[in-house]
Amino acid sequence: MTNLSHAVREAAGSVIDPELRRSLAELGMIGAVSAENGVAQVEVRLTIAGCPAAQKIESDVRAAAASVSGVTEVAVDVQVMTAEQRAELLAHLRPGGPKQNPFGPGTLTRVIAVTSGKGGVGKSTLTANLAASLAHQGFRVGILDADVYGFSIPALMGLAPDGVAAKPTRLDDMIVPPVGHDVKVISIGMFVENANAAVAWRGPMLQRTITQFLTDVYFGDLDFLLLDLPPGTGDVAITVGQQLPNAEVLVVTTGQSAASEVAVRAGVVARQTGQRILGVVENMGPLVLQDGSAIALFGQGGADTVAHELSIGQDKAVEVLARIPLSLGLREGGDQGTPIVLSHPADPAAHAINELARVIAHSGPSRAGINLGISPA
Ligand SMILES: Nc1ncnc2c1ncn2[C@@H]1O[C@H](COP(=O)(O)OP(=O)(O)OP(=O)(O)O)[C@@H](O)[C@H]1O
Repeated sequence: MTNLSHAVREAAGSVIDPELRRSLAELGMIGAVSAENGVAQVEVRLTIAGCPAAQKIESDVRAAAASVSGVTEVAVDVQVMTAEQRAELLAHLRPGGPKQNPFGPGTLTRVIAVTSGKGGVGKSTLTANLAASLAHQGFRVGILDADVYGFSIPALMGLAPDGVAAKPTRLDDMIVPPVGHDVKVISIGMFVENANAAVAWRGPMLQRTITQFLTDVYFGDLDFLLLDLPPGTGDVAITVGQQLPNAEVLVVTTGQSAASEVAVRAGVVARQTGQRILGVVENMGPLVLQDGSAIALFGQGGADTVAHELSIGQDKAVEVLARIPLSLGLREGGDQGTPIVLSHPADPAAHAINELARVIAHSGPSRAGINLGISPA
C-alpha cells in the first residue's frame, strides 16, 4: 500500500459512525482503499442496505479522504456488509454475546431512574434536558423511555420532527438507538403504530419491554443511562430493582402537596425494591413575571416534604437537588425538540437543570444501601 493510500485509509477509518458511535475502522466498515495520482477510492461497507446514516457516512468519508494532503479527487464506493461481516461486527460490539443486560450488577454506568408520583409534573422534560446537559458536559448518555402514558422523549430530543418517532436501525437481533443531541434514545414510542396503543399495557408487557430494551438495544459504553418510567412506578419498580440493582432514583414533584404525597409513595416503592434515592427535584416552581414579581402557580415546598419523608429512618438525609422554575422557554424548547439547556443556558430553568447535571455528575454513584442481591434465608 502506498503512503498516500495508507493515509486515506487512516482518515476514512477515523470517521465516527453516527449511530454506533465507533470509528469505521473499528467497525470493519472500510473495505478496499487505493490512491493514485491524487485520486482516492474508498470502499465503505454499510451495516445494512438502506442504513439511515448512509448519506452522512458517505459525506464524512469523502471529506476525510479529501482532507489528506495530496488527494485531489475522491470516489466513495458504497457497499453493504455480507452476513458474515455483520456477524463479526455484532460479536465485536457484544463481546458477552447477545441477550446480555450490560447494566446489571457491577456495571460502570450510572443508571438514574427519573420517577414521579403523578403524571404531568415534568418528569420527561427533566429527563430530556438532564440527558442533553450531561452529554454536553462530555458524558456518554442514553435514555430509555418506558413511559407508556406519554412517550414524549423522542419529540423532546428532536427525534420526531413530523410527530412520528425515528425508527431504530436493526442489525439482525440488535437494535441501534437513534441519537438526538448526542444522546442515544430508545422509546416505546418508536415501536408502537399509534400513540394510544401502549397506554393500555399492563405490568407484565411493560416489564418484558424494559427487559428487551436492556438486552437488545446497543447503547455501547455509557456513563449515564436515564430511565423515564411511567408515573407511580409500581408496575415497573420490581423490574427495575431486579434488572438494574444499581439504579438511583430521582424523584420529581411540583410544589403542590397533592403531587408530593404521591411522589413520596413512588420513592418508598422504589426503595422497597432495592433502589436508592438520589434526591428530589421540585419542578414548576415560581414563575418570574416581567415586573420581577414571582407567582407560585403550583405552590412551593413539595420537594422539601418529599425529601423529609424519605429521610425518616435513613442514615443519610435525602436532599432536594434542584428547584426548577416554570419557564416558557423550557416548554417551547420541548415542543421544538431542542432542549433549553443547550439553546438558552441562561434561562433560569436551564441554569437549574445544568447545575443539577453538574451536582449529579460530581456526586458519584451512591453505594450506600447497595443491593447485594442476597435474600434473607
Ligand atoms: N418548568 C416548567 N415550565 C414550564 N412548562 C413545563 C415545565 N416542566 C414541564 N413543563 C411542561 O409541562 C408539560 C408536562 O411535562 P412532561 O410531559 O415533562 O411531564 P411528565 O411528568 O413526564 O408527564 P407524563 O408522565 O404524564 O408523561 C409539558 O407540556 C412540559 O412542556
